[in-house]
Amino acid sequence: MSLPAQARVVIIGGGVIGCSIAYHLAKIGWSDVVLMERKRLTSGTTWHAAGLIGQLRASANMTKLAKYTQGLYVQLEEETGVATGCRWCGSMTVALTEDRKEELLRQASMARAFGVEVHEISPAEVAEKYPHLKVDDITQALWLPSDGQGDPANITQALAKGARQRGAKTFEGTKVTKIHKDGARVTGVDWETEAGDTGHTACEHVVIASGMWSHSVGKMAGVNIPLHACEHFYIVTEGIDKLTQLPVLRVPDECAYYKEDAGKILLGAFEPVAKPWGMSGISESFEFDQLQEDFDHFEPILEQAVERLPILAEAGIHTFFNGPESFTPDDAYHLGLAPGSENIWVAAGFNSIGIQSAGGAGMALAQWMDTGEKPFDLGDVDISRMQPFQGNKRYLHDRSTETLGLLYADHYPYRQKATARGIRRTPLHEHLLKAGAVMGETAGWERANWFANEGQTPEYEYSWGRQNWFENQAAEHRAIRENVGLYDMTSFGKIRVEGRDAEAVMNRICGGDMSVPVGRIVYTQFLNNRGGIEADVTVTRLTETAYLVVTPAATRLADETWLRRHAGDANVVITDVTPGEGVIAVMGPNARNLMARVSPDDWSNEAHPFGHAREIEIGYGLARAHRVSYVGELGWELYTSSDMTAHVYETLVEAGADVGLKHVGLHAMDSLRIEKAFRHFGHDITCEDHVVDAGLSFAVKTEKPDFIGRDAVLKRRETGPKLRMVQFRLRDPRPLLFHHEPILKDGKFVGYLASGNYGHTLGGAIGLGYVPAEIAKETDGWSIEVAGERVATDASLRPMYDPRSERMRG
Ligand SMILES: NCCCC(=O)O
Repeated sequence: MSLPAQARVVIIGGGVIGCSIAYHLAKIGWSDVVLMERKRLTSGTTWHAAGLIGQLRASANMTKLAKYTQGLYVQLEEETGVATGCRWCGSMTVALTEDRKEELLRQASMARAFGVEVHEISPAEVAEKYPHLKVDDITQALWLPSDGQGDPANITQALAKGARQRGAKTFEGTKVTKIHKDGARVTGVDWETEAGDTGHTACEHVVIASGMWSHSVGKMAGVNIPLHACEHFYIVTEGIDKLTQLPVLRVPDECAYYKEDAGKILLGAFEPVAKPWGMSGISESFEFDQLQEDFDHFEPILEQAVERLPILAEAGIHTFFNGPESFTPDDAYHLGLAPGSENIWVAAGFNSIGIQSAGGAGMALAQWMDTGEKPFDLGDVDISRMQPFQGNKRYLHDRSTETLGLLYADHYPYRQKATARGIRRTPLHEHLLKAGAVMGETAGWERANWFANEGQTPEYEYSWGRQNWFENQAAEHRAIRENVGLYDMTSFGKIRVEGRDAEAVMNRICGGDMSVPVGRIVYTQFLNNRGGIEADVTVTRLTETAYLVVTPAATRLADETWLRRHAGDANVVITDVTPGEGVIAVMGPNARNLMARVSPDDWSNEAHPFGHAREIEIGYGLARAHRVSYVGELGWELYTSSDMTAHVYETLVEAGADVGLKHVGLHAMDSLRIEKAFRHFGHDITCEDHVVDAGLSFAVKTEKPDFIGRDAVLKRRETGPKLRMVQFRLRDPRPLLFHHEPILKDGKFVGYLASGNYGHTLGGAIGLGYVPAEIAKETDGWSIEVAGERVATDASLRPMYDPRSERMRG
């Protein structure tokens, strides 16, 4: 078969991911699907994967996608006739600490909410399912009967065959040597075969599914794919006579997983400090290769494993394996349309869970490519969450020492990464540290999450209960509710859209009315054609021809990309001005009083009403004051050029000393916003959530003739919402909510929480979640499952705190 001169799509990489994408594209009817693999299918990392097929993942989306994978593999052998080696032996995860017990119980609750069968089991039941295992120190165990294991190479071959049966073509020994582009579009690829033939295939799309080579393949196309290979170790024992067929076992507290296959045990590790590999490039000849063994590195895991499963000591080690796998800066894989490109797609960085993710990832990407829209929320894995700096190799090296181990570390809420920090700092960084700031990181930004009191160690102590900053958060929360607080929001994404067509472009992209007077601030969403929310922003009209779009830090690149894609050929210039402006929020009933002390301007409601921005004087400098609020109180966000941010801060702090101005962190901000039921993009509102269901219909102006999503909004307004977002408050003030906890009505699962935090004014944990519209108005019979316990809860469609928004508008 000769390589075609033309294809609809060229997939670069013949591992399990590339083959799954080919399979799914072919399945939905794409013709001219061509996959090019530089060596043999599976020869990069797929061939040496352990082949575990587990559905319990750290997030909702990844759990849903892993569940799809499991369903696909159940029927793949029958469909293709290729023996996949899949065995539905179930899996167990055991906890050895009280903290891990809580994590497992919470995960079980979440998984159940998504329809994954999961059972909490006792140590005695573990021993029954896994003879010879030491169980006396197990605090909790989960059993997932529909999990399993398979043969990674055969699963890949089955997917490839399934793709070929539907017309896709796979070419081995074919290396892509160049990616041709015309502006933001790929036009084709050059390739070279092992036989020395060279050629060009013109194509409409390229998918980079090149495993650990993706970073460098991305560079060929000017696409940033932040990932790095790390050494991943496992051993395989000789056959052990006493063994019966066993389920997959995970003992995350000992960094270990176990897979029984043909009477042998494969023991793999996710050790706390990993060994990055391939920093200076991966050899051209790499194919079915393995790396130098490092017994000293693996020994601590093995020692614990031998105590856990003493029969290991009786077995010889047949294979000591070390092979590279790629890891991303946040342990979630990369999927989707590369920012800055119209037809380069990415599926890479599978963090050692490629086999169990491949089905779902392939299905999701194929649907996205087919329709041009994400089929459902993929925020956790969307490549557009990655910042340009995250392609830096030193950053990737240092971060990947940590991320491999985090797979099995305790996934505490609010856990911060320890490596490669301090990259993006605001002009207030040192000032805030002096004030006791404990920093967290988002998109590389160091942001104050809470402030330690004098004498208190400014460090997180993680747990599943009230962490050491709970009372600090409470005090910061109260300062904003009762007096005045200050927080640094410099990390906001700030994007200027300016030019002759700016108004028309903004009206087309935003649900809100952008034909507003200069100085107006509009809270709005970017909608997709289904009415789903792609971005949640405030837009300020700065001049007749210039708008400032303010976005969450985490979504700046995604939002800018959306703006660029939909601006088309219009006469506008779009500029990221994020680093140029600092933002200080001054919020609370005493904010007006404080502002009057530092600025000669008139701070009355009449002079500066809610939803307006104006230039002001402050201290010796200038700022633009935006009258908005994400915390439900009177206040202003002060935008200053970065050179003046520190001065504005010092002026506020000095003047605030005698009115009790308090530094406030983002944990308190989140607690304040959830009491007011303000939606948080990425949790409460995503591309999957219809703006009408989200309760944000008020922000959409369908009187405008034409904008993206208009028809979907009109239709949903006519039919009424399918789901509605409800605010919940646990009646018992002790348990905590994070997100993903199942919502029950009269004892039946009806949804799950999209976000959660503690409401220090409302006096209990608060959650927001979607439930079917027909029951949303009911006030009785609600409960939330927290770590297996059902907790009675109040429910309200209107914000429980200040439902008429009198405080922030007053
Ligand atoms: N590649 C190893 C997967 C480990 C796990 O599924 O827990």
